[in-house]
Amino acid sequence: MPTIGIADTTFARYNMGRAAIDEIQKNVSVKIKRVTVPGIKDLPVAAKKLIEEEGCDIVMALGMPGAKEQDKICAHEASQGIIMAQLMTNTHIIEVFVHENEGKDEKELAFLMDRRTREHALNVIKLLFKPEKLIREAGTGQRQGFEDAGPLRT
Ligand SMILES: Cc1nc2c(=O)[nH]c(=O)nc-2n(C[C@H](O)[C@H](O)[C@H](O)CO)c1C
Repeated sequence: MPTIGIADTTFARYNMGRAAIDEIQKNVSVKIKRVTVPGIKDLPVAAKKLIEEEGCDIVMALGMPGAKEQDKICAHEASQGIIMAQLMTNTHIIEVFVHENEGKDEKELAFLMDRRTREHALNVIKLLFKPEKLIREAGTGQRQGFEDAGPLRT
């Protein structure tokens, strides 16, 4: 049975790990290993350890960059770390970041954090079990959270 790793943060203002696990368990039977770290810059090594030490086949790295300028720099650094961890382990780490200022208010932010997490959880399931479904969605302008952009009208 495959193992999905879930890494999330205490900095985030919504329990993204819980939403991811709920969505995964609604759809497939897998083993889940979860770790929670303080912030997004701690996600790369957390994900790498889930892969190398806990045997995870794929990991979701869930986090919320804050609204300040230093948070955006922090998010860029965290993303670079996550990409490096993917290359070092040859394993997908699906980064799910929701920037605090993407929602117009707290209600919309909570909605977005829940929905983006769940939609990426479904992507993780497709990557693991049904990669041909992603091929069918190629070029369709999928977005996780708000509405899909859709394909270009030509
Ligand atoms: C400036 C900053 N911004 C964020 C953020 O926007 N989102 C987040 O999850 N964490 C942030 N952190 C904390 C770092 O990611 C990290 O947890 C600490 O530097 C400890 O390693 C920091 C330090």
